[in-house]
Amino acid sequence: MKVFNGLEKVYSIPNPVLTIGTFDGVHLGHQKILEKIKRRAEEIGGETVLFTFHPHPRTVLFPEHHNLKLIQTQEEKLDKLRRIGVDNIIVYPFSKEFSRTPATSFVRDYLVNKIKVHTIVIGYDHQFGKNREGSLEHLQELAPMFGFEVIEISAREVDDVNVSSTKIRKALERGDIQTANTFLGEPFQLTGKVVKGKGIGRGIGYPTANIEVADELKMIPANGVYAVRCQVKGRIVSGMMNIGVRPTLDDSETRTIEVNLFDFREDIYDEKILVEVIQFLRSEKRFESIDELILQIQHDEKTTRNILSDISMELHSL
Ligand SMILES: Cc1cc2nc3c(=O)[nH]c(=O)nc-3n(C[C@H](O)[C@H](O)[C@H](O)COP(=O)(O)O)c2cc1C
Ligand SMILES: Nc1ncnc2c1ncn2[C@@H]1O[C@H](COP(=O)(O)OP(=O)(O)O)[C@@H](O)[C@H]1O
Repeated sequence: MKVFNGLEKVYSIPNPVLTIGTFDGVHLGHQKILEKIKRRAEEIGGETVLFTFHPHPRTVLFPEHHNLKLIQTQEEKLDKLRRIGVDNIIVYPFSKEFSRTPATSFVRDYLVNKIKVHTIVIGYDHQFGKNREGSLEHLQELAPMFGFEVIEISAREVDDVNVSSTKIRKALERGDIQTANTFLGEPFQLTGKVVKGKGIGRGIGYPTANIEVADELKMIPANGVYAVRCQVKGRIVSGMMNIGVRPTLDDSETRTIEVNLFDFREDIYDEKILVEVIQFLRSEKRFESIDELILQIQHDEKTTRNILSDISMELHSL
């Protein structure tokens, strides 16, 4: 997969079959569009192209109150697109100035003159360009003039999958990992760096790698305990994750993400860790004593081991 930042280095993509969008989550609906561009590219001996924007348009247009949380960081998105097998990704730097580009100029200057697009695949209700004046109908009008094809993704096709990034975000907010994972077509992921915590974990027999997620836009699921699978130091390790404020230990409001890895005993401070969230176990609780917390964590471990041994490993992306 080739990733282009901007358009300067884009040249001679053979018969580009292109779609446009943010594609947060690269969920089943997005995957359907990607399959469609893949099929068309195969038919005409062309290559697939996803034209996407970074930073997310809403953070640029409404920097103060975008209120946006994203299912994926840019890196996670590119990884998933690579796994799915898109040929070319154009990551266009979104700016206020760019947002004022009229739809017709965008199509003529970017898609036609620069990319030499062969086919544009677009949802029946997709809008783009200044004042969102670009639409399916608009593209269909421009097509004969500029010599490209337009393929519509119908309302029925969209309704059939009945998936949206908003639905996935809402599911994650209530800890409904099952729904999120079903819509994503694979487990929700978190990536970060292992940082120092308070050093209490080791003392209670459950060391926990504290994960610092650098991207402040990344959506973190609801507080609670989850069965997870992690990739760390090139290995895949099962474990359990706690997200929350650890009310048994202190009264701070700081939210932490920590993972206890099973059958693992290594120093992994500063290592990069990827977490696949498999299942929600329970909400975070305040216990009367550390001993009660330990009993509960022992129980969580049993439950998690059972869950993970039942799950077919091929289903996952790692
Ligand atoms: C599987 C698991 C479940 C946890 N559940 C809770 C909980 O319900 N309530 C709580 O206060 N802390 C909970 N914790 C957090 C522990 O208090 C925390 O892991 C421990 O204090 C280690 O902190 P440290 O990494 O800063 O040393 C849980 C931790 C794990 C690994
Ligand atoms: N099984 C394990 N799961 C998680 N971390 C482990 C494990 N074994 C060793 N470690 C190491 O121990 C650290 C966590 O120990 P802990 O006592 O909880 O300290 P801290 O509060 O600094 O996170 C991890 O960051 C990692 O480097």
